[in-house]
Amino acid sequence: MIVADRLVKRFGHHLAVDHVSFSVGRGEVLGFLGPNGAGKSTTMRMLAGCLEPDDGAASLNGYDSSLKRREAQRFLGYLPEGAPAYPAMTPRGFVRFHLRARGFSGAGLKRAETLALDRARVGAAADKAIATLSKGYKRRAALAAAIAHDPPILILDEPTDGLDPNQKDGVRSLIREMAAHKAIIISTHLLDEVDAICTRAAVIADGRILADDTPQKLAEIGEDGTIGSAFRALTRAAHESIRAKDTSAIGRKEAAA
Ligand SMILES: Nc1ncnc2c1ncn2[C@@H]1O[C@H](COP(=O)(O)OP(=O)(O)OP(=O)(O)O)[C@@H](O)[C@H]1O
Repeated sequence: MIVADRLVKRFGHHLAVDHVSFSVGRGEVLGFLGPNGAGKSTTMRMLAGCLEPDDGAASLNGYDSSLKRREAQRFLGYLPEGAPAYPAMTPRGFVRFHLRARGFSGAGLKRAETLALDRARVGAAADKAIATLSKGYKRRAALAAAIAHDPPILILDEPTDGLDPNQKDGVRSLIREMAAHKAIIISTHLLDEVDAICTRAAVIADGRILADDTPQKLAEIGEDGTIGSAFRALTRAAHESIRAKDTSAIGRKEAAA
């Protein structure tokens, strides 16, 4: 349902995403892991049709995310990094706005709105201006909007960022509940989240996928059989190889001078 096919994105001279490929099917939850600046959000933005790739292609349910953006986005719920873009709206108004934009009206809209606010545990904050809410409640408002139309594909950029431990558990349970019928990607820095909800994990560093496997298989790479040690081993090796390349390039320049 979600396909990244040799995606490339450059910002100036910086290669942020370097030929990234993977696919996610219905019933799968892919955990996207990587150090800060690894290219996770950039990859997710290309998949969601919010950023044009420089090369390669992204598609959702068979529709190219750039060339057939509107069709592709019909199947998508996307939680971008940060907070909802309309601080003067209430979470309820924000969810309603998303549902109207997707063609919902009347009793169907009301039902979907109530369910989304409930599932994202927005509670009493539903009718307060988003600008006045804490980071965690802003995140919940954005999550409610992303899931409101019950899309078959979810791309969630750090869905538990800013949430307290109880709320983190709540969002993880929600993702597990939804997982059976959807294809889901979540990015996270919380490695216990991978064990808790992901059926697969992909590690990315410096724009390149270093591993893509089940959490169990991935953990075997680590010294002590945990995802944490596997993550550290993979990303350390990637940084060392890049540093070695940089050093040899400097050496070549010095020799030529
Ligand atoms: N609009 C932009 N203009 C210039 N550089 C950008 C832009 N967006 C991202 N980058 C750069 O691309 C690289 C990848 O960024 P990205 O946000 O995808 O990383 P990330 O893995 O999501 O990081 P984090 O875990 O910190 O959120 C970084 O070096 C970042 O500075």
